Amino acid sequence: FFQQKTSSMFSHAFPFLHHKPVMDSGNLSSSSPAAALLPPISVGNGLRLLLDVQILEISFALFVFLVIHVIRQKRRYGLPIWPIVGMLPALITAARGNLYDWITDLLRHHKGTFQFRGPWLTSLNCVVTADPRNLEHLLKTKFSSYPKGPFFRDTVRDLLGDGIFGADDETWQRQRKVASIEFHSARFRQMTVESLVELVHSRLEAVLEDFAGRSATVDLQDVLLRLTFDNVCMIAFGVDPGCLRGGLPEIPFAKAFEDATEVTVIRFITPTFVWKAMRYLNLGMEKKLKQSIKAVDEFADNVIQTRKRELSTAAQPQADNQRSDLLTVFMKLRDEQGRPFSDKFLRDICVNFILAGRDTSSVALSWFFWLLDQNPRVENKILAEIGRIVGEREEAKTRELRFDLLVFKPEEIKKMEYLHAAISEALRLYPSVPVDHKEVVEDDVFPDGTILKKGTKIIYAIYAMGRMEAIWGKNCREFKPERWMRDGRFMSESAYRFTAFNGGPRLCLGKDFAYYQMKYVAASIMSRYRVAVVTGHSVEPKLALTFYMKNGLKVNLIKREEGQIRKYMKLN
Ligand code: HEM
Repeated sequence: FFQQKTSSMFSHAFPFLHHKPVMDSGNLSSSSPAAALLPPISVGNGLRLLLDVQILEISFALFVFLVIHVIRQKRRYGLPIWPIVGMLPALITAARGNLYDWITDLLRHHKGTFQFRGPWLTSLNCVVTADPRNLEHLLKTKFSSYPKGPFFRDTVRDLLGDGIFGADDETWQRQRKVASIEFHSARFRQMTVESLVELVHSRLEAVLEDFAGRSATVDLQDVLLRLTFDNVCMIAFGVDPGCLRGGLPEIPFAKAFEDATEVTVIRFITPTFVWKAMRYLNLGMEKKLKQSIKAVDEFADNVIQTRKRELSTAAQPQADNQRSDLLTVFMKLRDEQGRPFSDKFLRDICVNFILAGRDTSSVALSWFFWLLDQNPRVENKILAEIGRIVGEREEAKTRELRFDLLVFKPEEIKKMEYLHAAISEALRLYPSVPVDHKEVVEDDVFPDGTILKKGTKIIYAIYAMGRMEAIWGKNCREFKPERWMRDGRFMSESAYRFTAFNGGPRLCLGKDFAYYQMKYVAASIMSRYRVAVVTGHSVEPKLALTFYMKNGLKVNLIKREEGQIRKYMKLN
């Protein structure tokens, strides 16, 4: 049908291709006088010409068919679906701009859930959702039907081993239980408080003072990434790698960790058989991954062996008992058979916690400072809150309080509810983990009616959720910390609407610590400096699992005058 149809279309459009040749004793020729000037056409040539015309017609027919098919698919799915490559061309085009905004628009168009069709043989086929009902279903109600899954585990196993991030079932439960007890212990809280005081006042202050003193531009994101990397290593391994030392040195362990994470992320968009073949042949990115993991392992092994020696030395039992880093805690535990955990398992636990806590708070703080720069009203309100809280100190009443020397107390940080709201608001708009992933292990149906086959991959679009009018109302794109406040107190939101920290049994284990850390760092910087983003600095997200700013956050630090702070104190 198509061939007939296009054949007649063709003869109208290109009549010269359809002239009827006349047979003449072995030679094909036209009877027209003009044709007499043309060289005679042999039977072979004539047939070839006919064949060429047929091929052209078929190709054209196929092309028309393809275009109609793609237009129909676009109407049905919101995106063109091409043979073999599926929706990939649209995804690649979108990735050149802001991919997350593109996903948000698609989800809005599809009322919260759509199906992405990837190229053949890749792992890009998935259901993408931003519907809180579906989130509650997969993160809590039917938690066991939506594990991380074998695809995720297989992809991350070289770097993360059997650690909490990729683990499911008992392996996950065991680590979650022990770490959860530890994270809620008074000992752990004390360690986090002390480690932050040390990092902020002995390291961060000196680095910032150096840049401010020289009126030099600083990449605040880089500085914050160094701070949280050092901090999480103190918590996981009980050692400080020193990324935030003067001169901001490159630390081989930190670099190896970053490289290993970046290559692991690339695996997610590479066909599995391709990266596995490259790993087998030790080529390209897989070679780099192997080298980086080796460096991470060497560092971990060194720390583990040193700690083992420390623990076995009877001379310091008191000091060792007081250590509350995760490595020491897990080293003292025994498995079901009463045996100590293997060095490999200890390494996996620590590496996973470093991954979970290394960049999430620092990128959140970077977006927070960028938003503050554009919203001086919010900045003033936070300063007023800080002023009011430290103004309650005894010393504030009796003598001059030096804001440039302030060391906040844990109970003061807890009282900073508007700051808590402002950080939550920054995370709503710029969640540190913009999309997350699950796999369906048995056929199921989402509360919104989406049918899910076993093995389907689910992407929940946390960034898009923060921009859904259906969840946050018409002003969802505005930075408005007040939406979190009721009668002057911070009001939390359901984890299935505000999913920046995940939800259900796999809720972020470091959430309370992360808030404490972010509030402490933000209040310490804000009370000393005004953070002014360099005019014209382009802020855009980087395509990675964590929501980094692609070009960092270039700022100038302007020292606050003592009188300026007093003004804020008087406001209350
Ligand atoms: C702003 C800061 C943070 C944000 C937005 C955040 C967000 C998240 C998210 C979305 C997950 C779920 C990931 C997944 O399962 O795929 C998660 C899990 C986790 N987070 Fe955080 N996180 C933050 C800080 C931290 C910190 C500082 C630590 C530790 C020191 C930490 C430890 C963990 C752990 C251990 C898990 C795994 C929980 C499990 O699977 O049971 N997080 N976090």
